[in-house]
Amino acid sequence: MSAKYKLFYTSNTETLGKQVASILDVPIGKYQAQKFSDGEVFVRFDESVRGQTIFIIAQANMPYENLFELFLAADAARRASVNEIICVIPYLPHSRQERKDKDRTSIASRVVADFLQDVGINRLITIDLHTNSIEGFYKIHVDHLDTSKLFIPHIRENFKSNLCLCSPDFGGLKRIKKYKNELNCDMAVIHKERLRPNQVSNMEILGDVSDKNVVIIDDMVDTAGTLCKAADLIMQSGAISVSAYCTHALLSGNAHERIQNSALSKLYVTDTLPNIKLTDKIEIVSVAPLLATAINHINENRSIKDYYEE
Ligand SMILES: Nc1ncnc2c1ncn2[C@@H]1O[C@H](COP(=O)(O)O)[C@@H](O)[C@H]1O
Ligand SMILES: O=P(O)(O)OC[C@H]1O[C@H](OP(=O)(O)OP(=O)(O)O)[C@H](O)[C@@H]1O
Ligand SMILES: [Mg+2]
Ligand SMILES: [Mg+2]
Repeated sequence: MSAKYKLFYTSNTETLGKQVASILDVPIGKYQAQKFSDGEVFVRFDESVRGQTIFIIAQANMPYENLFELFLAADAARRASVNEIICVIPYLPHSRQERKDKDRTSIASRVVADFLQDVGINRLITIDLHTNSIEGFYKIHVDHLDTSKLFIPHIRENFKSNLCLCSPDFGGLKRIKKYKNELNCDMAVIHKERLRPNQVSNMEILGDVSDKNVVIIDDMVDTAGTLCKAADLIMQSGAISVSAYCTHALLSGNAHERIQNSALSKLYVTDTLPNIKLTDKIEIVSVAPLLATAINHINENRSIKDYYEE
């Protein structure tokens, strides 16, 4: 079926945007974003979107100008009489503030959801949300893709014996149960404690990782505190090796240095975020095929679930 839509990407999404367009074999829509001297952003569609369905792929990670550019792009499209705006935001920012865990805080995930809907987006495609409850902040349809379709064959190929999957905290427990069912292997989970944001104070492994090739699965690696503390603890507990698959590579602060100095053999991340600095330990598994499939299925009015069952 030929494309009944136009594809655009925001200004910091060029690499991923071009890969998705190339897989789909569709042209990239003409669009520009510029910054005025004072730092404010200006966007314009340089071709008509009247009556069209448009997909906008946006790596809307920090700084905020990336997210704000997307708000402006959606607003511009709506004011140009677009029919439908489908935003592809592979890493949804502010996903870790999805509830008031303390008095007098905001629920930032909800604010992002409200803004996106207020500027007129009609549908959202995203990947590996920190928690599924974020879907409930949206009245519009959310296609929540998960990277198991990419990671599971990769794990099968690279870890053929003594495999034990490990979640580095309870938030990832459901995720590794799914992987365990598919890969038919052992699993462990770590009880993680944080006394303050961005710092892990204590970890305890629940399960036996001795004489295992342990693979940690997580939704994101930010400061890499969780990942590296878990990896070191796993090796101290008698594992043969420890590697990891983390979808969103935020890699802030001294994450690279931590990873390099940790017991981790390999870290596989995706390109949901741009400009990931690769090292001998870090490799990318691209989400471009996953996004292209989702766009294709939506264009053909087919269920995305079909893809996971293929
Ligand atoms: N972007 C963020 N970086 C670090 N920590 C964050 C961020 N956004 C929210 N948080 C805090 O993370 C915890 C999450 O609580 P869990 O029970 O571990 O899910 C919370 O204190 C947020 O303020
Ligand atoms: O690289 P880091 O800076 O350590 O951050 C990444 C970790 O933080 C988040 O978990 P969180 O602490 O929210 O726990 P949860 O998954 O149990 O909610 C996320 O799911 C990662 O596990
Ligand atoms: Mg959390
Ligand atoms: Mg976690």
